Amino acid sequence: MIQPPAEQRVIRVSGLVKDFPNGTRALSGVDLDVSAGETVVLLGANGSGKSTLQKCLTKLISPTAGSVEVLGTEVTTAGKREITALRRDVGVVFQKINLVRELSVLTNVIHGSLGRARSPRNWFASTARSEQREQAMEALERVGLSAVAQRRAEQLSGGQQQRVAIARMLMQRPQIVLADEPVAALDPRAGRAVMDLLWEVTEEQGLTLICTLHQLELARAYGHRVVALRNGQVEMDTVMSQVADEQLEGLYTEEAEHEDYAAAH
Ligand SMILES: Nc1ncnc2c1ncn2[C@@H]1O[C@H](COP(=O)(O)OP(=O)(O)OP(=O)(O)O)[C@@H](O)[C@H]1O
Repeated sequence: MIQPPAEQRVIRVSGLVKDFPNGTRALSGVDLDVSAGETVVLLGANGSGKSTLQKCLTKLISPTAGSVEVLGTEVTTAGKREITALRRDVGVVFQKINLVRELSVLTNVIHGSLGRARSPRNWFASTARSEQREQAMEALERVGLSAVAQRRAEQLSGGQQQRVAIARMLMQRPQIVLADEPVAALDPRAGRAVMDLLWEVTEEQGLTLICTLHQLELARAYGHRVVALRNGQVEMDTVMSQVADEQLEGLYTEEAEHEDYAAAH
C-alpha cells in the first residue's frame, strides 16, 4: 500500500465498510491514502466497490463503519454545512454526461461556478456575471470548444459534451477531481481525447485525480498509481510502472480463477 507523507495527504480512508440495506457488503475494510497532485486510476470488476468508494468521499453515501478524511474534513461525522463546503472543492465527472441539454454550452459552463457564488439565488442579476462569463469562455477555450459556446448543449457530440462537463467542473475551481468511468459512453477516439484533456488540466492545475476506468490501455496511459478493488477490498495499490499486463488482466478474473492465478504467481 502506498502511504504518502501526512503533510501532503488530501484523502485518508481507513477501515471503510459499507453495507447496503439489502445486505450487500460493497466495501469491506478499505484503506487508502492519497496525496495532493496524485493521479490514481481505480480499477476492478463490475460490483467491486469503486463507485461506492468514490461516493463515500463526499458523503453521497454514508459508510457503515470506518473513517474518511478529505481535505481536512472528517467526512463521516461532518454536518451538512461542512459537506457542502467540501463538495465545492471536489469536482466530479460522471459517465452519464449531465449537462442541461436545452441551455447553451456557455450557460452550462457558467453553472459550474454557482456553488462559489455568495448568493446563488440572485446570481444571475449579480455584477459578477460578466466576470463569470469571461472565466467560462476561458474554460471553454481550454477544452477547445469556444467556437460552440452559444450552441445548445444537446447539439454537441458525446465527446464534446464531456469536454464541456470538464470545463464546467474547472469553473468550480476544485482541488480534487473524482471521475467515474468518464469515457465509458464514448468511442475510442473521443474517449482518448477526453482522457488527454482530463489528464492535462489536472496536471496543469496540480489537482488530485481519482479516475475509475475499465479500459486497461487507458489506465496504463494515464494512471500514475493504480488502486484495484476486488469484492470491496483493496487488492492492489502500487505505481503503474511496476504492474505487468497479466496482473492488470488478472484483476478481472473470476474468484476461483483468481485464486489459481494468485497461487501461480
Ligand atoms: N444502492 C445500492 N443498494 C444495494 N446494493 C448496492 C447499491 N449500490 C451498489 N450496490 C452493490 O454494491 C456493490 C458495489 O457496487 P459499486 O457500484 O460500488 O461497484 P463498481 O465497482 O463501481 O461497479 P461498476 O464497475 O459496475 O460500476 C455491488 O454488489 C452493487 O450491486
